[in-house]
Amino acid sequence: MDTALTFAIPKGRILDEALPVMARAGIVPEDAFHDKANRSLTFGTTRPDMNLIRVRAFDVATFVAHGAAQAGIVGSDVIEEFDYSDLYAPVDLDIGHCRLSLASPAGGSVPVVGNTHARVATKYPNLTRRHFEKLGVQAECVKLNGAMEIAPSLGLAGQIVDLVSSGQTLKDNGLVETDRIIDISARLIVNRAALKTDRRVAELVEAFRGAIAEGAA
Ligand SMILES: Nc1ncnc2c1ncn2[C@@H]1O[C@H](COP(=O)(O)OP(=O)(O)OP(=O)(O)O)[C@@H](O)[C@H]1O
Ligand SMILES: O=P(O)(O)OC[C@H]1O[C@H](OP(=O)(O)OP(=O)(O)O)[C@H](O)[C@@H]1O
Repeated sequence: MDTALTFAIPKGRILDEALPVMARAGIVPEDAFHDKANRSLTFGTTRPDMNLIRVRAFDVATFVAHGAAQAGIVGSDVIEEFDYSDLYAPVDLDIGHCRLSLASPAGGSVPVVGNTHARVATKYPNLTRRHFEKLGVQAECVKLNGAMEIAPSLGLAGQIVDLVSSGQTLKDNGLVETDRIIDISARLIVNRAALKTDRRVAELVEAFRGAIAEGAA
């Protein structure tokens, strides 16, 4: 029998939306996966040849890019931030919709066009620098892993780049969206080498394509 495939999924908010899509693609976690008291990070599935690992969103891309997992689900924000050449994202799962935006304090002075430098708090330094480069501005990024929204009021940075969905978090923290950088949704990702060498990975891609078509029908 072939060695087991490892499928990586993020612990965070995409998970609830991802499980029905995965089920339509034939991946159903074992019962222990839903037991909150279970501290295991690896779970079996109803497929004897597939295990799930539940890791942080950014780490899903790292596991798959290095071939430690052959496939997974992650937001396109993470894919674009890392830009790993070994990752292929063949299926848009039409879940986890949000956007990456620039925001600054409401009522504050709008960053002046012609400025050559900006200090920005973000979890996405690469996407932030790329965005500002297009505007001819050098971005100095302060890397945070969450709660970016409090950085401007504490003087850590003048602006933030963060995920926005309803806009409520920005509003509740006195910020306004000043630019929309990218639209985001969750994707199926696969390791390119595994796709070439293991037919089960190609079959998985087709199963997810079918699951999306079925969900849209
Ligand atoms: N407000 C949102 N609405 C919709 N999708 C979102 C939203 N925030 C994040 N996402 C998507 O969910 C993914 C995981 O986000 P989530 O906030 O669960 O991770 P996190 O808990 O911040 O990350 P980590 O796992 O590193 O702690 C993001 O990469 C993005 O694609
Ligand atoms: O526009 P909204 O609907 O308010 O959503 C935006 C918020 O959602 C995400 O955070 P999350 O709730 O995942 O918490 P986190 O700070 O732990 O990432 C994101 O980082 C924003 O803070």
